[in-house]
Amino acid sequence: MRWTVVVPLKPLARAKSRLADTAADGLRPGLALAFAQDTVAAVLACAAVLDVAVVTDDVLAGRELAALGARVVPDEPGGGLNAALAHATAVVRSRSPESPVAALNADLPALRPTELARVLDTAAEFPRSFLPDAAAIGTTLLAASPGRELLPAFGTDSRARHRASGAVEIGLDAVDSVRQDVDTGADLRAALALGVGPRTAAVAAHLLLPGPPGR
Ligand SMILES: Nc1nc2c(ncn2[C@@H]2O[C@H](COP(=O)(O)OP(=O)(O)OP(=O)(O)O)[C@@H](O)[C@H]2O)c(=O)[nH]1
Ligand SMILES: C=C(OP(=O)(O)O)C(=O)O
Repeated sequence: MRWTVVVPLKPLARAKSRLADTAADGLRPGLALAFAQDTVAAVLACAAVLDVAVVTDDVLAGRELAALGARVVPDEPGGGLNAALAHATAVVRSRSPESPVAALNADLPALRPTELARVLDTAAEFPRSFLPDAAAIGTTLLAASPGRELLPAFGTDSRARHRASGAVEIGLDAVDSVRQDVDTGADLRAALALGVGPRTAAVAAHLLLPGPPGR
């Protein structure tokens, strides 16, 4: 089974606000774009993936991610993350009703295609499933097998809400790169330690990142 992966991306000028301490206003949009480019490039390189749909209203990001090979779906609802994901899933399914669909955050710059393949192969065993983020509070991936609705509930405490919605929690070991979303400076350091893609590495080289606490 090969998946359609839906990647949501909010307008770059508003993205990654929690990284304000780490990246100045002038650098943050470029950093958010680099995260999305490295994420989408890794998804497209994954053997378990058929195609990628990026749902965004950002013109520059849409152009750059289309150049990598993603399809761009306009964020027509304009009603936030879950509305964007439900809309993109409906667009994907209107063309291919039987496609398995997985939503994946755009802030996974350390993503490795082989680890994503293991997660998606596991997701194929369940009607709906999800992968908790590295902090074990949120969600980085939510998957729906053919014929199942995605029913996205991303946002605060989404791990608990996805579990309560009946989605099966994927408990695989050694899929850190699929779980390591980057919301804070500490997350960015953790992603750099795992090894990020080339676009994120280039932008991060311009940031003054403090070392781990206690050094
Ligand atoms: N298309 C779309 N994507 C969104 C929207 N809100 C958030 N996203 C994306 O959903 C994922 C998680 O988003 P958030 O954690 O809410 O936002 P963020 O920009 O990553 O970080 P913060 O600004 O620090 O909250 C990221 O890939 C975002 O770009 C939205 O309204 N529309
Ligand atoms: C939207 C989510 O991600 P983030 O950690 O980026 O807020 C989430 O975990 O549901």
